[in-house]
Amino acid sequence: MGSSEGALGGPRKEPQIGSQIASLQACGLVVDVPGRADGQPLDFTVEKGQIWGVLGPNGAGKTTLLHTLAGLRQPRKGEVRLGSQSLSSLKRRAVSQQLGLVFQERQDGFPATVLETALIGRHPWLSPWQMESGKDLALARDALARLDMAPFEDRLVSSLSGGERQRVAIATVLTQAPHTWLLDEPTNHLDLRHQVSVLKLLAQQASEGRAVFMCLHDLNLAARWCDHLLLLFPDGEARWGRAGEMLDVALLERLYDQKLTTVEADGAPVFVPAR
Ligand SMILES: Nc1ncnc2c1ncn2[C@@H]1O[C@H](COP(=O)(O)OP(=O)(O)OP(=O)(O)O)[C@@H](O)[C@H]1O
Repeated sequence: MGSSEGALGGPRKEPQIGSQIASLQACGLVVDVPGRADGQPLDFTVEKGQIWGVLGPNGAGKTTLLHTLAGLRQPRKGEVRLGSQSLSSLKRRAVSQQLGLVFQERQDGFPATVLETALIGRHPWLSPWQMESGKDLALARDALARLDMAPFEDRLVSSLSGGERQRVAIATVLTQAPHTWLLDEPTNHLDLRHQVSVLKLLAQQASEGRAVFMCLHDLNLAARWCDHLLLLFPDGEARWGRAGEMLDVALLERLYDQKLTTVEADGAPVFVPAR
């Protein structure tokens, strides 16, 4: 995508893949999980084209980490960087052109339709008070169609089911077109077909040069779709690396404090909790 004319006439910055990608990095990062000792500092880079999964039991700090990477929480130690710059030195607008966040829980602050909500994704790319253009509308409608939400565009978000709301949240970030997607349980509330179609969409985003970093509770979806995994233990221990190295049964059993049985399907391991 190149630059184009904004609705108010000025040149408009558009999302670009490639030269402007700034990789998200955790540098000696200790997330501030209340009441927990520092644990192990995190040092990793989410490179373009990669799909990262964050695994760990309830309360391990997955959401806290995601919010810290998005700049919504201060780290206890270390820093988050976007390329060569510290996240804390960047303006919020610049950050939101690079990072898109799909929250686990969201409140509908004021009544908005599905289309109005998806259009919020364009805000990082518009000047203050600049109206959305026909191109912005087209991007939002295209994103809604890719999440099977086109027929709902005039519905109030508050009237949607949990899975429909989740698809609108993902369509909003698709409209935003960030370089790096941060997602907290993106398959929450989704039926099986939509789980797979959302993961396919994320895989496509990565194959186009973006990056994906998501918390998942479903170990098997992570095993199937992620090329890198970060394992967060409740005491602050962490392991990260290529998925093949992290999908070690003994390690995963220790992570979840749960015995597992492994079978193979379609060339990928499937982990079943032992009774
Ligand atoms: N504002 C807060 N005050 C006190 N404790 C908090 C606060 N926010 C988070 N915590 C605690 O920090 C820990 C990590 O929370 P977090 O939501 O990051 O976990 P999680 O790994 O995402 O869990 P889940 O799998 O249940 O979503 C939890 O024990 C949580 O209770």
